[in-house]
Amino acid sequence: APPSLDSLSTVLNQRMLLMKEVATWKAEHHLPVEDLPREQAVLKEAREKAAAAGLAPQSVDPFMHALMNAGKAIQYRYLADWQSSPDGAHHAVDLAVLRQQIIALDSQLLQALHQRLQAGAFADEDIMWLSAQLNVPNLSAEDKKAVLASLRLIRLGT
Ligand SMILES: O=C(O)C(=O)C[C@]1(C(=O)O)C=C[C@@H](O)C=C1
Repeated sequence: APPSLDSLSTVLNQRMLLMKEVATWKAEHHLPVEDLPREQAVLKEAREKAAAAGLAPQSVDPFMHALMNAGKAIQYRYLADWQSSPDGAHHAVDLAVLRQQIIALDSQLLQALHQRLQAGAFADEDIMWLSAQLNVPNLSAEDKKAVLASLRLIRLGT
């Protein structure tokens, strides 16, 4: 796969892997998984980073929503698993630190997307290749599909 597609898959997996850490913090602090004000902030930041990277800012909205929906679903599945068998005394990473990491990964994602789109639109093989690379625990096939479908809506800026 071309380098931009490689980094796209790596960074997507890293973002989704962080959801286990986010869920650990939330379980320890009795916080709900969904945080809508935070989602607005992530989206706003993503539009700004998209514009700076040379993408059409609003065109990343469905992708960011799909990523956050996948992120919530992954967290809910961990919490459900830990109800029946607790994960042990694993110390939670501070949510503020995790959120900085998420924002940094989003920036990398948008840059890799810009690089990839400069070479042309996603082909079916690219999507199939990415689908095989995305392999984090608790990511459902449906959520993976939604993330991949939303990639095709992202456009270069003018
Ligand atoms: O920051 C959080 O609290 C997260 O759970 C991560 C995240 C995201 O994917 O960026 C996912 C769900 C929340 O509703 C908000 C943001």
